Amino acid sequence: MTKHTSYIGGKWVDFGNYKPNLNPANTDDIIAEFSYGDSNAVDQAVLAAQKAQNGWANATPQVRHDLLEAIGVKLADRVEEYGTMLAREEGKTIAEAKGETMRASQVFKFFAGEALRLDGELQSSVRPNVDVEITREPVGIVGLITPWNFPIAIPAWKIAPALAFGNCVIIKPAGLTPGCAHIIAKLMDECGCPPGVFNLVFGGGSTVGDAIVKHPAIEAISFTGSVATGNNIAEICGQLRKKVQLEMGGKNPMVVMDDADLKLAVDACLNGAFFSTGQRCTASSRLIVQEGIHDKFVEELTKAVTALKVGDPLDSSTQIGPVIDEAQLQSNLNYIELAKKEAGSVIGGERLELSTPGYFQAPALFVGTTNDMRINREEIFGPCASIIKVKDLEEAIDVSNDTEFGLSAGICTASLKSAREFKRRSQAGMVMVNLPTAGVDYHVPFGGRKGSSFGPREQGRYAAEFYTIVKTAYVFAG
Ligand SMILES: NC(=O)C1=CN([C@@H]2O[C@H](COP(=O)(O)OP(=O)(O)OC[C@H]3O[C@@H](n4cnc5c(N)ncnc54)[C@H](OP(=O)(O)O)[C@@H]3O)[C@@H](O)[C@H]2O)C=CC1
Ligand SMILES: O=C(O)CCC(=O)C(=O)O
Repeated sequence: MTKHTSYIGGKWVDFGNYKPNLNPANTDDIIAEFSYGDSNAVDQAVLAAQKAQNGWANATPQVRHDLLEAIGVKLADRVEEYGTMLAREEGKTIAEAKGETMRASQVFKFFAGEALRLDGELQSSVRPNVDVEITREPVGIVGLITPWNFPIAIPAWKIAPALAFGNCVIIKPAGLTPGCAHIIAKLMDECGCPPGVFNLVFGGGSTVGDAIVKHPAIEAISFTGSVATGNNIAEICGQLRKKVQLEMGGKNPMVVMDDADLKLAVDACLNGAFFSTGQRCTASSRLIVQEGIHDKFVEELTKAVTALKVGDPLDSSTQIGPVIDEAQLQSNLNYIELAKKEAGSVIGGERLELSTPGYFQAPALFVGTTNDMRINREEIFGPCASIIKVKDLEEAIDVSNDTEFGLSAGICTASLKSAREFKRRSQAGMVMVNLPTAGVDYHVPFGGRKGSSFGPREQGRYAAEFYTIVKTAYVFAG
């Protein structure tokens, strides 16, 4: 059995206490065992990062660029191997897993460039012979806590900007998908990352995760995951006056107007709601459909949903892989039972027994729902979507915004006027016109409003907002 350990101060550190990582499509397939640390492991990582922080903050942009570029190149070169590992541990299809690995590569390469581009401002003072310089400095040691659903892309889009702007990193990946974080640690080692600049600690959320959040020497926390954990982290960081960035849930609306191209709308909803097994915070879980196109749309989407092939992610004909684990599958099935009571009409949604022991579920479509139902208020995080019928754009916008979340929102329409109105009034961080709510570019800001996100945006050049701290210097020339 392959065994993996934490990576601290440039060394592989064994804490014993091994936990297996299972393939959700075949639980007989144990991918590897991972040695779990505890709060002492976090202390060790902090000591290593403290030793490295000054050197890394003062490393030239070229040095930082070269490390991130080298990692980006290797991720792309090994997309086949790493994509296969990702599909095995997370369960998304091999095409999605290779796509995500390529995205991680692009993220590293993008932030390699950003390391060279970090700029400042020079302003005249209101006083004579004084200049004002505004510069950005590293925050210090940053703690990164990542989820299982994008196990290589999300670590990449937190690690790369952190390192690009001179911070040292301590990352704790999700217990369900530690293998991808291990890949990144291996690449850091291979590409000559100075000891202590990048530290990976395997361990539980309530032990290692909590210790990272509470450690006084860790200056900032970037978290992606559930609302409950995010809220708890926000509270602790507030008390400790720690910089915090949270990406949490979504209940993303996709509006389909009467004038939409029906095929485009069905494809966008199918992709947004069900691909990646619906396990995306940007998934379209509420399909808000205007009454004139409603029946035809339901008919066409039903055909498309029931034709989706659920199966082994490594089989290239599979469109929907397994759910991540038994707990998430049971939670989905509970929501499907609730949908039967609340909505009446449920298409699909049954547990599937395939040739391997895994967590397979038929995609589920809830028809005839209203926005006040629990299935339309709570994030399900599985291959499930509801249809809500509305009479016009005004009602569609009201229903879209009537949620505690605000991550992504989409509209399918041929009318520029409707698209413009929706884009302007949508209370979401990201708006898609004639595109799925999920599936974003790597070089532009990512994040939401209301209960979905907190703190500065991730990704693109906006990432500098979180991973740097502004200094204003006044210089008197005499
Ligand atoms: N917005 C998103 O992208 C995601 C949203 N979710 C939502 O969350 C639900 C549950 O998923 P789950 O994986 O349990 O989400 P969690 O929020 O529990 O996990 C996310 C990360 O936080 C860690 N963590 C857990 N507890 C703590 C803590 N007290 N302090 C610090 N870190 C902690 C986890 O570690 P560990 O894995 O070791 O527990 C993991 O690394 C899903 O059904 C979905 O609704 C889930 C994943 C991604
Ligand atoms: O939609 C995407 O491409 C990214 C989604 C995401 O980051 C998430 O679901 O956590």
